Amino acid sequence: MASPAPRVLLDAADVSRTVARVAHQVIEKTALDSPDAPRVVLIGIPTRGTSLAMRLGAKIGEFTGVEVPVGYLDITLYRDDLRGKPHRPLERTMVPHGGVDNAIVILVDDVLYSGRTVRAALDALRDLGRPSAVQLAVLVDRGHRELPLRADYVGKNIPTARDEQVSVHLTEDDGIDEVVLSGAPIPPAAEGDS
Ligand SMILES: O=P(O)(O)OC[C@H]1O[C@H](OP(=O)(O)OP(=O)(O)O)[C@H](O)[C@@H]1O
Ligand SMILES: O=c1cc[nH]c(=O)[nH]1
Repeated sequence: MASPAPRVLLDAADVSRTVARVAHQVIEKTALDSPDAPRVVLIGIPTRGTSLAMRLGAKIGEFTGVEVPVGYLDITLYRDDLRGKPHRPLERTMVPHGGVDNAIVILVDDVLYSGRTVRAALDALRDLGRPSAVQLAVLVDRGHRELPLRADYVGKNIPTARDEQVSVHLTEDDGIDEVVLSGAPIPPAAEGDS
């Protein structure tokens, strides 16, 4: 079945600018550069959320001089679709030194869609400790939430149809920085269509 050509919505420069903008928003919302700044911990959701969390941490460090701890969290066993996709490989979890207790934890992911990944991340995080608050940063919010969740920081809102696919590619994981929208397959014309 034919598909419309994928469209690049963000190129490498756009991705870089977007991460920098989110870093500024995190600094402002958490008052990270103030004298009584809270402890902020970035936790990436694999796969690409981990790379984004590291980039975000680096940018925040560049802008403020504050070193923000960065970790990542395997959510695989907390997913509610495990029965449908039993072959998901386990990822690794890395909790930064000092843990998450009493910190503002910012979960970082590439795409926010149904919200089920974030729900699983919230459950996984509960097993690690008790943050003072949990926030969510995503590079792309493509809509179509199935749970009452929203992101605190959104790099770009991309309105989509449900059957489209947003693919975030990052150099660390894919060798290139870009965000691509792929269309739903075009069904073949039925006999008699003109
Ligand atoms: O809001 P949701 O409907 O849960 O969709 C968003 C999630 O889907 C993708 O992850 P995927 O499960 O494809 O794994 P990956 O990150 O390893 O590609 C994406 O990276 C988000 O984590
Ligand atoms: O379009 C989508 C939907 C879920 N996860 C993605 O990464 N892209």
